[in-house]
Amino acid sequence: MSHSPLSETTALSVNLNKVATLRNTRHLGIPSIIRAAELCLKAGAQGITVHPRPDERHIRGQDVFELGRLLKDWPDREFNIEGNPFHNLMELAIAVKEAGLPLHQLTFVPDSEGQFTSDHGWLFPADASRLGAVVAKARGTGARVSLFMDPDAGAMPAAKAVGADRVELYTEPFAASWGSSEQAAQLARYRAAADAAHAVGLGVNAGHDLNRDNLTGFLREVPGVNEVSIGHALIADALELGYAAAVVDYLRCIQRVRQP
Ligand SMILES: CC(=O)[C@@H](O)[C@H](O)COP(=O)(O)O
Ligand SMILES: NCC(=O)COP(=O)(O)O
Repeated sequence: MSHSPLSETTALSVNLNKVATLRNTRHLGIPSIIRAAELCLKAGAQGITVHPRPDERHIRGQDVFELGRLLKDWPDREFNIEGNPFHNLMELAIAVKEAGLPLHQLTFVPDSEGQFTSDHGWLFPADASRLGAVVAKARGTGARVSLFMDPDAGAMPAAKAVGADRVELYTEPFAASWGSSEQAAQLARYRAAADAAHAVGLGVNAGHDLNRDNLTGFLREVPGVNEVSIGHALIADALELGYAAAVVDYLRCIQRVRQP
């Protein structure tokens, strides 16, 4: 299936971490990450995102390779791997490329090992010198490099200077403000950050706690977002939207007992 170029529309990359969280509570392989990815791609998602954390609490190294093999059959979709380049990310990225698998984007996230979830972006100038070398190494894999960033307009030139192609604006503070008196002020911060990123030639992604309530409002107020990566809320919605069909099917299985 073809999709509009990123310059024309915001791409949706589905983050499958939470499918793996559920899968990892048994040794049965369900729900399947690959099946979830296929269903998302068939439904029109323009990409798949995973964040293989060092503790493998959800996405495991093997999932990354299996997803890469799947995405080979979907050449117009994107594979985005998130993580800390000073932990496990670069090793995985290089192995994926060496295996001849697609890898379109590496999103660098400054999480500590074992962190509950991502909760801040890179800090400039503090992180600048160590990021420069690893951004260059990552671009050597052919992948685009995106830096997870707080919505700080003043930091965008420094993100560009270390060689990033894009920034991913960390949207949890916006999401937390949604519907409150802080919403307009938060949106103004994100708009200013996106404008500053564009002004220095960076592409703009966004993610964290985006959902069906806040997504349209965000994209209306923050123009030119190339991609949103959405996991937690989308997977939760997928469960709820699917409950009725699942129950009906299980009832059918029970009723089949009475059929010859
Ligand atoms: C980088 C980012 O924004 C995160 O949303 C992250 O991918 C979520 O990770 P968890 O699914 O482990 O909370
Ligand atoms: N980069 C953000 C992401 O992939 C998903 O974040 P969330 O929707 O799980 O909060």
